[in-house]
Amino acid sequence: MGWLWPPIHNITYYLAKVSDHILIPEHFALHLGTHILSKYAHVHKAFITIEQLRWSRITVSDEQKPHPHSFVRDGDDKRVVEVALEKQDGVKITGKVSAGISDLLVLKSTGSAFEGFVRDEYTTLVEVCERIFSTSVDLTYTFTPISIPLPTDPALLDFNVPQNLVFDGQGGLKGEGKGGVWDALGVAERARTATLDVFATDESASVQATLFKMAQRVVAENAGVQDVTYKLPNKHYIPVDMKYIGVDNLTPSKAEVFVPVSAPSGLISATISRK
Ligand SMILES: O=c1[nH]c(=O)c2[nH]c(=O)[nH]c2[nH]1
Repeated sequence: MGWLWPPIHNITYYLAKVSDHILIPEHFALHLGTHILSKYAHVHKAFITIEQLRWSRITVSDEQKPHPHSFVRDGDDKRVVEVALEKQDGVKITGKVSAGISDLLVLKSTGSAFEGFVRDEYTTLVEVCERIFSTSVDLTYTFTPISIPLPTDPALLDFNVPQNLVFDGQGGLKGEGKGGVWDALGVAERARTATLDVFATDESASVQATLFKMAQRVVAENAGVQDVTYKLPNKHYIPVDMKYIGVDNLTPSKAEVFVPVSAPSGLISATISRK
């Protein structure tokens, strides 16, 4: 005899219909988990993952404004949200929220080097003062945990964000609460912008050095973020050696034809935490 479990998908659809928080994945996940933990006495923990794909309004060329009902997938990167909720003494719930980006593919054609690394008898990598830098960004940031009261309404559907928040008119917050979990959209926007700004403008001494600058900026701009993890796989593009036919394609300033390399390459990863 199998275990009879309430249909989680139907609960999720219902909450998607009635929740005021559906447009903010972090808050929707907290609402859904709070409902499940308060409804089922025998359930103590809930883990929810949400992936949000890009759907941007199409700007029709003659109109120059976003179309009301037509959308385009303008990028393969996803917004990923993970929420873990735990019931505490049957009176409140602790919520741990992390969020970020996966599959954000970027490339810069110069402004990247990798020199001065430790060499030994196994080292074959050549030092370069100039190279292509490409990676698929995977970013996760973790918010300070929050405490959520159990709903008291008969349907156990109450879920309220704190009262004292001041919104900035674009889905983000200003003042107290800015950069925290209640400002999830503002944080997501700033984290993506910081990642792309630093990637584009840094004179990169190494993937590690650029990663550190990105993470420092996400921590500095978002007071409620405790730590930031980037995973940056190196996607190498190697200039083709054309010396055999008398063509210089290896001198950095002459390199124009590159091959993408599918051979194993480094996965550079680090977590940067607030002190
Ligand atoms: O910026 C880099 N960091 C590394 O750790 C590494 N390893 C490697 O082979 N190429 C690179 N590039």
